Amino acid sequence: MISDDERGTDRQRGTDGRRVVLVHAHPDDESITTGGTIARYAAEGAHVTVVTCTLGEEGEIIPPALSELGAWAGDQLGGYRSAELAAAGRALGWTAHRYLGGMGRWRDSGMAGTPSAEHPRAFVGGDLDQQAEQLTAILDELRPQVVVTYDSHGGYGHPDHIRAHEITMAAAPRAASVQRVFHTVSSRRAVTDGLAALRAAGDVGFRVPADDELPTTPDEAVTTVVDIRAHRWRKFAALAAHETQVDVGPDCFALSNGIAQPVPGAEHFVLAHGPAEGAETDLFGGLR
Ligand SMILES: CC(=O)N[C@H]1[C@@H](O[C@@H]2[C@H](O)[C@H](O)[C@@H](O)[C@H](O)[C@H]2O)O[C@H](CO)[C@@H](O)[C@@H]1O
Ligand SMILES: [Zn+2]
Repeated sequence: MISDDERGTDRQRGTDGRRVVLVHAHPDDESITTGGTIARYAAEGAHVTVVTCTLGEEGEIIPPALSELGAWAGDQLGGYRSAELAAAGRALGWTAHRYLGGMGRWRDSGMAGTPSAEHPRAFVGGDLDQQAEQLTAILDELRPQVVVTYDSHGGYGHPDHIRAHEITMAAAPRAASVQRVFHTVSSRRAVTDGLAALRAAGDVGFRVPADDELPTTPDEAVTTVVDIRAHRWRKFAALAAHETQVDVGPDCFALSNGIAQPVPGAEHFVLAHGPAEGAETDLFGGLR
């Protein structure tokens, strides 16, 4: 329920009473998976907050000139990526940003099986309940009706993504304002169609993968399709802001692995908690 008082307070703040919090693991995930949705709801007047759980300290680095920032060298990548994240926020127009536990509290754990998971501040090594309480405090402060995170596999299995899912699913029930929780997913049909278009376009500067190389969700499991076509340009600007992690190509992007990923005109979600009626094309649809 979005009460009149809440709407009134939000109107004073310049937003329309709708409030969403999106919980992501690393700087870049917010733009890659939900950049269009962030841009759309922010442009429409909703209060949009992104929570980022780590600074992405263990990331690879695409531009050779920046390689000495890496964890294996100067170990300055986290700070640099926080600036990339701020630039992405300006491109998408979100209302607010929070780092879980404060900036630098939790460190990027690295890909599964890497030693960086043993770092004393590694996100996956932290106390899950403490991290969930940190997120609950943010939710109690911001009072969103809607929360977004990854599915139980973290989208593609990254340990930090899985932990972000776990703490969000633990925190959301503790926050009285939350009516819906969604998982961001990649639509199998949208990815397949996007890859076919990239193959037809010829050389896009990256390797175009086979359909089954990218993690996707069967479309019969998708509950919510958010049209982001009018805001897709903002998503590309935000992706470009994450220059250490993302290369933007013609109608696509690639991470440091050089594998082309399409950018569909919609972003897709699975409703994990809350009323389904009205949620088909709008995260807030049907909520009073
Ligand atoms: C999108 C995402 O979650 N990126 C993570 C990921 O980065 C990938 C990782 O370095 C992998 O080895 C590369 O092949 C791939 O191209 C990268 O996107 O893991 C990083 C380390 O935890 C993390 O910093 C990055 O944000
Ligand atoms: Zn990530």
